[in-house]
Amino acid sequence: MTKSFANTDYYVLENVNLSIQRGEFFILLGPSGCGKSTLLNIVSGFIEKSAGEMSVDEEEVHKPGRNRGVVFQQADAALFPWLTVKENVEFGLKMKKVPKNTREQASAHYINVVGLQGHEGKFPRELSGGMKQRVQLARVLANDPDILLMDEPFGALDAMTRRTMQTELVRIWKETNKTVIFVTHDIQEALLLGQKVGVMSVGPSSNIETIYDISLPYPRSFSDKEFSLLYHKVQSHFD
Ligand SMILES: Nc1ncnc2c1ncn2[C@@H]1O[C@H](COP(=O)(O)OP(=O)(O)OP(=O)(O)O)[C@@H](O)[C@H]1O
Repeated sequence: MTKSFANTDYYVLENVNLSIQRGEFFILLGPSGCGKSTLLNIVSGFIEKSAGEMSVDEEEVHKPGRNRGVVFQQADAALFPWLTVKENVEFGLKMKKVPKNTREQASAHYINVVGLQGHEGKFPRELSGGMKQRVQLARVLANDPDILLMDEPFGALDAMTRRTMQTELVRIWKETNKTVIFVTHDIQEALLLGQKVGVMSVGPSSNIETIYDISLPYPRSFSDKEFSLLYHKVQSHFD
């Protein structure tokens, strides 16, 4: 698959060849500007590729679909400020005309999954950055997509909250068996989370340079010797 934007004369992505299995936790890792978000947006259906093929469950993707849920970096832009936590989480279900009691069961469940019980009636302005990110995640999970597409979702959080959210995400992924495609430029985050880490080459004409299989058991630790060996191996791509 190849992508160039209409107003540019170069390829952002050129001959990306990638296959992600159902249930996999796949990381797209690369330096700023290499095209990670562009690739994720093509998978989500927000932007159209220029050439090649991109399919989900053997169906060519041309637009967003309910089998893909997107978690953005900035929760503030994704949440409705005039809706409470509960109403934000139920929003997609309401659009689908899911009956009220089913909606309420789903929101109660996913608010619990992301650890926000007791905060259902609060508005986004009354929440911390980490809590807002949890609401966004609960809302996406409530829609029950097969695939979670996450674009640096913890990039704007402080280090401690980020660490907690990473641990929670691994737990949720294991519990729900969803496929996760997670964009980051942070090697540590990639190695803490991913079963596979696809390293993207520096753009333009970026593609997937190498895919690492990370067989370390969860929860992973920075201090593990194998972790640090892998870290240096991956880092060498960007030296
Ligand atoms: N709508 C657009 N029109 C023209 N060029 C674009 C457009 N969107 C992205 N680009 C270009 O595509 C390249 C890749 O951008 P992209 O946002 O995908 O990178 P990224 O790896 O996600 O970066 P970051 O980590 O900084 O978010 C950049 O050179 C960017 O300028």
